[in-house]
Amino acid sequence: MKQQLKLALLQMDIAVGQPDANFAKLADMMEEAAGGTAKPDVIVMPEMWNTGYALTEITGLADEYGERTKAFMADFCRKYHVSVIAGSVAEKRRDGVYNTIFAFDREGKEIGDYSKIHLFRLMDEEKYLQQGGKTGRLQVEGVDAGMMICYDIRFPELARKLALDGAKLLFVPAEWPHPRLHHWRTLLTARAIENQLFVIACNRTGQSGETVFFGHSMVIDPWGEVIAEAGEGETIVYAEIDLSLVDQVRSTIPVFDDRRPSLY
Ligand SMILES: NC(=O)CCC(=O)C(=O)O
Repeated sequence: MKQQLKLALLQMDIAVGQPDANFAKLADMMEEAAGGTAKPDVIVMPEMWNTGYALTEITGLADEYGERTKAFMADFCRKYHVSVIAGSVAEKRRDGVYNTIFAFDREGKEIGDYSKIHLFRLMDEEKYLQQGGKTGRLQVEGVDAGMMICYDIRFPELARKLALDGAKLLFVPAEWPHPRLHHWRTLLTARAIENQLFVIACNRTGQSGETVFFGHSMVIDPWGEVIAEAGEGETIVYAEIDLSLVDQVRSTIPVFDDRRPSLY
């Protein structure tokens, strides 16, 4: 298992309902991240980056079984020798459209997927999207990790389940807008502190209709310290994390040994 991981979070603006434009933009940002001097081990993307919340036309726009996303990411990972937490994307299956993360290793092999299990009514997700049916576990660069998507961070029991299953990293692609910046920062920090793991959260930026997305992609360590945080504009956030901090924090305050699940 690696002890140090270099991360790049692509805080992109998303052209709503324009997958071709979004693939082109994402490809540029990925090349900038992977081809530059930072040499990230893992690249992370925001939620629904292929379509944005074009929900009324989502069936026609969504990526059929994620095939386009998968082919693009597998090629890219092989070419640049980098792992990728690819979004999520709108993914079309036989029974409807899912909000799905696909993850790939340096050889371009798919190493995990997760479809959002809590749909966000305030943005009408439940009217147009299907709920996922399993939690998101994977190993990235040999490190146990979990995946959640945006609204999922309001459900502490999901993060706790992933931590109990071994996660030391929690990836959170998002499209989280104003006026809830305080919720975003507080909930992400709480998930990191209570589960004593790294939270790596990539939010979109830009505006869609009246909705303004504030970016503020963040990397938070298991002690709750913010290692990196973007502003509101389109940018790439780079961070390096030291995984030994997980065991260090867990042995300093042994929350997992002190739990009393028989009482609650
Ligand atoms: N895309 C989302 O799930 C948004 C969640 C959100 O904004 C929230 O406040 O929760």
